[in-house]
Amino acid sequence: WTPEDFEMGKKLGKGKFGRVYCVREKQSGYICALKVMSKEEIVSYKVEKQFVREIEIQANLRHSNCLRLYGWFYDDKNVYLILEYAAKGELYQQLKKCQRFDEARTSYYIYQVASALSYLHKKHIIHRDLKPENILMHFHNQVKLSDFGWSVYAPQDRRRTTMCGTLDYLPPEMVEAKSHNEKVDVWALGVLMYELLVGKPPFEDEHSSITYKRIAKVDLQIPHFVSTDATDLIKKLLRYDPAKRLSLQDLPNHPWITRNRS
Ligand SMILES: CC(C)CCNC(=O)Cn1cc(-c2ccc3c(-c4nc5ccccc5[nH]4)n[nH]c3c2)cn1
Repeated sequence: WTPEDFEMGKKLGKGKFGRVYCVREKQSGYICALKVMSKEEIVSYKVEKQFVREIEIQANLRHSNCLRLYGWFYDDKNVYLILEYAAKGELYQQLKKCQRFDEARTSYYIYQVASALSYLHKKHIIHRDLKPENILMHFHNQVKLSDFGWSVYAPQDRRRTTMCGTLDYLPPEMVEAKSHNEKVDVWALGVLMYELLVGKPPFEDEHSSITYKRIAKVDLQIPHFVSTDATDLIKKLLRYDPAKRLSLQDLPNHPWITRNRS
């Protein structure tokens, strides 16, 4: 591939590294998202290893709720990623627009994210960075997990990864720097479900030291407008003890999911 194989369309956004464009592949007419990252950015951020691992992970994923990485190429200045185009953009933007989602819609999103996470966990991949910004929307409310930048193969990443960005989604075991496993994604799913229904994450505070404390204490207040079934599921996901968190296999049978799937 070369950049000339693509007709450049609108700029879709600036990821943490690089710029993303909506493009059309000239031969097939196929619409994709082309992510352009400058080599010097990758080198200066010392993320070559992480970058290679992300490509390995994402290129081997085949699931309707995981964003596809179709291929990649580079020239003297940049590295280019040919990614699946999600027609409706970031879930985060939709959430900001309508502040919070109704329960039927949220239930369908949570069902799809859980199905993507189950698929990743079967391949011993932990996503570790689940948040509305990393979930893209396609037609018919289909969601796509994106940005496997923090994914690791199950035996957790020995190196203490300094977590950049929000702390809101970290589970107690990571906040307390204990060992962690796939159950960190189950916790994050609970945080995501709360944020989509309520409009803000459960342990949010302007001081991150307070957020840490609230997470470690599982200081959870669920507003009364959240239904009993939804409250029950949130509490089953946001359990302090990772072993006690609901298993993703059992999630599709929870009343809040089955009630809304009709
Ligand atoms: C190191 C490398 C392997 C990273 C691989 N992972 C990524 O690049 C994750 N990533 C995906 C994107 C991305 C961003 C936006 C979109 C979009 C998209 N569609 C839109 C529609 C309307 C408005 C905005 C949109 N963005 N489709 N596909 C995308 C893909 C950005 N970073």
